[in-house]
Amino acid sequence: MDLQQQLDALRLAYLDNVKQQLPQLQQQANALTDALTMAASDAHELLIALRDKLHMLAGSAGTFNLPELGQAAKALEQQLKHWLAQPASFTPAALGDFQQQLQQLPLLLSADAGPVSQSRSKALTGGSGVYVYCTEPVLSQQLSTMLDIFGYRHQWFNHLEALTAAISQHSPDALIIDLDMHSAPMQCMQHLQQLQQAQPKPLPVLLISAQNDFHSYLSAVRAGAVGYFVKPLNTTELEARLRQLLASKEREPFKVMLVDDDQLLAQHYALVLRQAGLLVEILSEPALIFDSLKRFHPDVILLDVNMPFCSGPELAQLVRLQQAWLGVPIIYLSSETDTEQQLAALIKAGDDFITKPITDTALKVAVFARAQRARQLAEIMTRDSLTGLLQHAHIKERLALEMLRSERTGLPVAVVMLDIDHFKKVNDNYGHLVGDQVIANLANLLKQQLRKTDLVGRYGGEEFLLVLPDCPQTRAVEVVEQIRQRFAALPFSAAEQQFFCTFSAGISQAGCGAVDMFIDQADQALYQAKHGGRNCVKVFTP
Ligand SMILES: Nc1nc2c(ncn2[C@@H]2O[C@H](COP(=O)(O)OP(=O)(O)OP(=O)(O)O)[C@@H](O)[C@H]2O)c(=O)[nH]1
Repeated sequence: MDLQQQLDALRLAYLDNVKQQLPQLQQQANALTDALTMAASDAHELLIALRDKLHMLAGSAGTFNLPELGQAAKALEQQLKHWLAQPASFTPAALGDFQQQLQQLPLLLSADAGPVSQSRSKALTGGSGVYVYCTEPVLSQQLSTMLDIFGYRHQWFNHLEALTAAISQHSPDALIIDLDMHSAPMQCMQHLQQLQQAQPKPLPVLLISAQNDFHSYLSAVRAGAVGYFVKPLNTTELEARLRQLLASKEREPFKVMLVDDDQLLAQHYALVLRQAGLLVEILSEPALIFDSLKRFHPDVILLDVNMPFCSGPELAQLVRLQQAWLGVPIIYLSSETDTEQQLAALIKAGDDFITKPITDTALKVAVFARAQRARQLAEIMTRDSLTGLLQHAHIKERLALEMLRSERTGLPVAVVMLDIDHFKKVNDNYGHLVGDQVIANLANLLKQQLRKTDLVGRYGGEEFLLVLPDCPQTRAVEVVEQIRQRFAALPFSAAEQQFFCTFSAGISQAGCGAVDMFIDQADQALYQAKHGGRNCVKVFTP
C-alpha cells in the first residue's frame, strides 16, 4: 500500500470512528437538559466532558478533510466554553439551539465525507552531477581540477543552446556558469531566467563574474542564482557552496517526535510528514519520553496540549528538565485558538503553536521549516566556524558514542589523527588568510571523500580527528591514503604563485578502553609519520 492509500485508509477509519461518536455526543447534549436543574458543580462536569470531546473533534475533523464538521464542532465547543465562563447564560433556550445544532453534525459528516481530492506530494529527487558552462582556459583548468579532486561528476558546455538541451533531458544537481565568457552577460542572465521558469523546480545556479556591483547581484538573484563568485575565483568558497547545495539533498531526513493521544490523528500526521520525507516517531506512552528521545534524537517535538494523565505543557517542562534536550524545539499542535491559553502553555515551556485543524501542506511546511532551522542552529552550536567541522569536545563525544555502539555491534571503529605538514611555513610565506583557506579546503575534502556515517572534527588549529565507524584498520589506511594523494595534488594560489600542501596521519583501532587512550595512540602514530618524513599514513603499533 503506498502512502496515499494508507492516508485514505486512515481517513475511512476516522469516518467510522466519528460515525460511532456522534450519537454519543447527541446523548451527552440531551443529558444537558437535566444539567439545567442540577447542582452547579455536577452541571460543570457535564459541560466540561462534552467540551473536551468537541475540542478533539474540532481539531481532528479538519485534518481528515471534513472542514464543515470541524467548524461546527468548534462553534459548539466555543458555546460550551462560554457557558462554563458565564453560567448565567446557560439557559433552556440557548441549550435548545445548541442541541439542534448538534443534531446537524451527522448531516455535515455525510456532506464532507466524499472522496479526498488532495494532490499527492512528491519527495525531492536528485539530478545528474554538475554542469559547467565555461571555456576560459585558466578558469576551466582551475574548476576542473577542483571538481575532480573533490570527486564531483561534471559535464562541460561551450554553448548556451547545448546547455539548455542537456538541462531539458536531465536536471543537473548544480549549474556553474562563467558569465564573462558571454559577450553580453545580461543576455545570458535573461536566458537563465527563462530557463529557470521552464523548470519544475529551480536549478541551483552558481555564477562566476568579474562584475562586482549591485545590479549584477540583483540580476543574478532574478536569474535564480544561489551563489555569486567574483574573480579571481576562490575555489574553496565555490566548492563549499557546492557541497552545501548537494549535501542538503542528501542530508539525513529531519526527525519529528509526535505526541498526541488521538491515535488516528497522530497516524495521519505521521503519514503526511513521512510522505514529505521526514522521519516520524509517535510516542503513545508519555512515560517513555526519555527513552524515545535518547534513541530517536528528534529535530522537533510536536505535542498535543490536552492529553489525559499528562498535559502537553507538563510534558514540555519535563523535557526541558534535562540539559541534553534544551535545544530541541517543542511545538504545540493543538486546536486551542484562544491566545491566552496558548500563551499560558508557552510560558510553561515550548516554543510555538500550530493550530489544528491544519491542512496537510501547511503541516509539512510548518514542521519542515522549524526542523531545518533547529538543525542549522544545532550545527552552529557544535561546529567550528572556519571549517564547519565538529569542534574538539563534540568529536570526542561522538567518538565515545561510536565506541559504545561498536561494543554492542562488534564492528571496528578506526580513529585517525591528521595534521597539515609544515603549516607554519604556509602562514609565514603566504599569510594567515591563505593558511585558513588551506585548512578550509582540507576540511571540505575530508567531508566530501568520507562516508556520511564517518565523523570529522577539527581537533586543533591544523589538526583533524576522524572517527570511521565499521571500518577495519586496513580499510582506514586505504581511505586516508587516497585522501592524502588527492590533497597533495590540490593546487593553491596566493600572490600569483601556485603551491601545494601535504598532511601526515596516524591511525589507531578503538576497542575497549578510554576515548583518550585511542586518540593518544593515533597521535603516537601521527608522530611516527611526521618523523618518517611527513606526507604519509602510519598505523599505531604497541
Ligand atoms: N592560518 C591558520 N594557522 C593556524 C591556525 N591554527 C594554528 N595555526 C598555525 O599552524 C602552525 C602549526 O605549526 P607547528 O605546530 O609548528 O607545525 P607545522 O609547521 O605544521 O609543522 P609539522 O606539523 O611538524 O609538519 C602554527 O604556526 C599556528 O599558528 C588557524 O586556524 N589558521
